[in-house]
Amino acid sequence: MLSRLDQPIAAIATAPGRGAVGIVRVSAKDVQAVIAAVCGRALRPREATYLPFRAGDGSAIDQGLAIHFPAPHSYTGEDVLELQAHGGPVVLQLLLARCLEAGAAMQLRVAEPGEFTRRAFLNGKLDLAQAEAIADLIDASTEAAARSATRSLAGEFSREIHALRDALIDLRMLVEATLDFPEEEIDFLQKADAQGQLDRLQARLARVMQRAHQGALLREGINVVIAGQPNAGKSSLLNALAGAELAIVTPIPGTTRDVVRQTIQIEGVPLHVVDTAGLREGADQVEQIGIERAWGQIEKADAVVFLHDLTRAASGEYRAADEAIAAKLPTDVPVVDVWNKSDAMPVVPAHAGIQLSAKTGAGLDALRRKLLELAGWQSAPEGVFIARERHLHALRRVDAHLMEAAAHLAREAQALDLLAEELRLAQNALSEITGEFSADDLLGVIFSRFCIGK
Ligand SMILES: Nc1nc2c(c(=O)[nH]1)N(C=O)[C@@H](CNc1ccc(C(=O)N[C@@H](CCC(=O)O)C(=O)O)cc1)CN2
Ligand SMILES: Nc1nc2c(ncn2[C@@H]2O[C@H](COP(=O)(O)OP(=O)(O)OP(=O)(O)O)[C@@H](O)[C@H]2O)c(=O)[nH]1
Ligand SMILES: [Mg+2]
Repeated sequence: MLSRLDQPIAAIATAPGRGAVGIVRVSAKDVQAVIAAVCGRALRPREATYLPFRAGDGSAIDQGLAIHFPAPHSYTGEDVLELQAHGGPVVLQLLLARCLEAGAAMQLRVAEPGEFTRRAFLNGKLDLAQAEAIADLIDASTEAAARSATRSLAGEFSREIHALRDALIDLRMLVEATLDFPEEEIDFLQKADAQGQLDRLQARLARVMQRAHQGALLREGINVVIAGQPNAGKSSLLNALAGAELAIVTPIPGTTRDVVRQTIQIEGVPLHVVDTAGLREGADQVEQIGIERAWGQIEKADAVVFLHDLTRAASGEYRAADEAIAAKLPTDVPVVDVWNKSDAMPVVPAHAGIQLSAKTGAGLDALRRKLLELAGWQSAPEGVFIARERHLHALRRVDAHLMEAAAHLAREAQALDLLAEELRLAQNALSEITGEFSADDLLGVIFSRFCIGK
């Protein structure tokens, strides 16, 4: 019995449903048995051959292109056979079943999600950050996200991580060498400019963190909740930002009860905008549930647009109700005050915050810019690379260890062994990103989130 990792695998590689072309892929130590059975002839390496795909009884399942990528020059690094057929779900299922039948003697089985890419990683075709970038490219929701995923896939992020690692290794060698000659330690480190090396390392890390942080933003987006009293124009604002009539708008206060959510993009940054029920006391039972849901959304928000109605802002009762809401807003979430219905005011009174009209669209651009600013978006001059919370977490740990290292280095009586240990931990955290140093269960979590056949 082969271990799971050594078993041959097969899957439909294209999206489920109908399509012009669909692909079945097989990856194994040796795919000759499947080629012989399904293609009925030898294939030249990496060359597309047009032929009938044969069922067990010799009849044709489809006519298509077969490509053999001999190991190790393939996507997975194993022997790979690709059958490019017509993209019908039944044809592809038949073809997959036929491959499994032809490979039964070698225990060919259906691949788990991400298993082809996991093999590519294990065979050194790409590192972990690149493998993750493939999933992020497939899942990209905006052009900017897709472009930064391609940058990571091409290895730009990994190259930065390797450059940091190399600089860290240089510094570690210096410190470890000094440890062997304790009587000369201070001089030795000074002459070799350990301090300068560490400074440059920290500066470089800061630039990488900035680019990765922007990439994580492109991947995840931010949650923006529109909140405020009934009738302020929250649903109208959602519709204006989305450019579509998504939420019901009426002059009746208490119109919105359910949470309405739409992802929009501003300069390629995905913003998940949430419209909520108007917040007020004394609502009926249904509306009250909506209001509770609104507060639930506010708690989870990355930013809150607190929408006010300019046409009612002069009333003391209205302002008191706004103050009651303001007092209940969480203190750790940024809040933007936005004044709506500027079109209905002959003279717009001054208020702190943004003034706009959801009806005419006046002032919407200022709100868009403000939201980007709150999200922390700044286009990185060197280009953003896609990154995940996992990467940011590792980079923050590297940063913390380097700060500790800097503190040790600055001390009069240097604790060189402590300095060396911090540098070692920093290097470990770095190599988790590219997967040189990572646990099997982490790999399981990462690859299981891929699509089937990837
Ligand atoms: N038809 C098809 N299109 C596809 C894929 C695929 O598997 N099949 N891919 C799958 O996701 C992506 C391309 N990824 C690939 C990566 C490496 C190799 C490959 O053959 N690598 C060899 C040779 C490299 C070379 O000649 O430079 C190697 O690494 O040794 C093929 C596809 C996107 N398009
Ligand atoms: N003049 C003017 N009217 C607006 C504007 N925005 C919304 N309105 C009107 O205000 C009323 C309430 O709008 P909605 O968008 O339903 O308000 P809401 O905050 O979602 O209200 P609830 O769902 O009840 O909490 C409607 O009659 C809208 O046409 C605006 O910019 N200018
Ligand atoms: Mg509404």
